[in-house]
Amino acid sequence: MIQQFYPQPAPHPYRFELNKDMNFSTAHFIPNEKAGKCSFTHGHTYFVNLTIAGDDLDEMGMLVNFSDLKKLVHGRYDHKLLNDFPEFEKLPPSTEAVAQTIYELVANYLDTLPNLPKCIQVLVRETPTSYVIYRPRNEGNDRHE
Ligand SMILES: Nc1nc2c(c(=O)[nH]1)N=C([C@H](O)[C@H](O)COP(=O)(O)OP(=O)(O)OP(=O)(O)O)CN2
Ligand SMILES: [Zn+2]
Repeated sequence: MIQQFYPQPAPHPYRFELNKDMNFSTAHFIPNEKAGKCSFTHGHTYFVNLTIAGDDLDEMGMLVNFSDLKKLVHGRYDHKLLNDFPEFEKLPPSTEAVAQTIYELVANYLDTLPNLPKCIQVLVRETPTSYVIYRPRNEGNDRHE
């Protein structure tokens, strides 16, 4: 276990709930003078917890493969500069924006799976004292296209 506590998602009707923890090491900056020291490029080891829920399992007996979730998020952002990604061109990579962006990445992937699991919560911890939880409003219908 790499975290001592896990904030609970809102109650949901699904039979299965899966959680995947991961870390990735990444640099970012907030391109705004008001961000103070955060406007300079600096790095974090981000901690991410994904909560996925659903009623149906795939042919391997899985809601979604833990390894595929790691490849999707860690594979994209580990040892990179977040500001270089198109998803952070208009929206600076604050912890809030990182959490929402990871939600959209994961939710779009889950939509391709025949058993249609849902991402119901994304927790992103940027520092030992700061974290954000993103929860979609209604089954992902508030996603940016
Ligand atoms: N709402 C947000 N506030 C801040 C963000 C953010 O993404 N969303 N980001 C930063 C900085 O990027 C910084 O990396 C993290 O800030 P902070 O928690 O203040 O870091 P400290 O280590 O200085 O905090 P301590 O309280 O001393 O532990 C700033 N704000
Ligand atoms: Zn930072």
